[in-house]
Amino acid sequence: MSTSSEFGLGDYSAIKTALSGVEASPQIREFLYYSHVKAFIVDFLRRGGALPMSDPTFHSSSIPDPNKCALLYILLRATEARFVVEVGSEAGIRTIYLALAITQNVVKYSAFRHVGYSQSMHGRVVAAEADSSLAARASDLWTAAGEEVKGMIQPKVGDFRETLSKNIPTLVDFVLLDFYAIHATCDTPTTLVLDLMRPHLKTGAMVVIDNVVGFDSAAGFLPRYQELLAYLGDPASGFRSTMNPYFGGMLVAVYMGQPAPSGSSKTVADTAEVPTSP
Ligand SMILES: C[S@@+](CC[C@H](N)C(=O)[O-])C[C@H]1O[C@@H](n2cnc3c(N)ncnc32)[C@H](O)[C@@H]1O
Repeated sequence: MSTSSEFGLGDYSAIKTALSGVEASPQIREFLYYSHVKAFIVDFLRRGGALPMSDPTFHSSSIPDPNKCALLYILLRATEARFVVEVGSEAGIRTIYLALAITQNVVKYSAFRHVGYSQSMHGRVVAAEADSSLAARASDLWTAAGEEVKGMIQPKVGDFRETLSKNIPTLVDFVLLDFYAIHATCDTPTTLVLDLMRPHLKTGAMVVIDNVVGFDSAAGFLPRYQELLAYLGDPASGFRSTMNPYFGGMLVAVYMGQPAPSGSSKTVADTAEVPTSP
């Protein structure tokens, strides 16, 4: 179990330990290391009041935990996932881990590249983010990480209710949800995302929800995603799920392929625009 306090100012050895589980070039490894260090320093300064929470220069409301990032990477590699949807990509650091895993998984399917298949036909990370300024910053980060990462990411800027209603992969291997903003109230009904994703989930697909609980200075730890958690926790939904005791909590659910209870999910309306996965 890791907590954000493990990553206090000055001690970043835990980042290196987490990164040791990730296959990456020395350049990307160093890039990820310094991205985490920068995020932790900014978080430290903000919590101490040296930087305003609202300063747009440092507009990152959450600090991705390197151990969670490494776990996601390993899960994607283990399941040979190639089509991933991330909702709430924010600063985009964690998206890099997803893209790395997908790129490495896609190498196994690369035999057709020379006949004109684009990399994104073989796999991609659909990265949904509502805030356009955050999405622009994440895009810059992915560019800096290099084409191996950037080429595998399909950004979707805007409310996921709109952006994920069409043009997503026919079959999705993995969904990562983290769309609760820490410093703002999230008013999006959390089950809606599953209504959109469920028709695309292949049997064995994983749905991971990060930061399942949030901390409110007045009220302490608060559960989030209540409706969605209740749904995923009900075996009749076709999912099996387990909670992981990372800081903030991380729920991992696997779609077993059973039919949903009637009325629990809608179908995607505009299927004509959904491209076919290879
Ligand atoms: C807690 S942050 C995500 C942190 C990020 N995954 C990371 O590891 O750095 C939540 C993000 O979800 C986004 N978000 C909230 N509601 C959304 C919606 N309806 N559609 C798309 N993005 C949304 C917010 O703009 C915010 O950037």
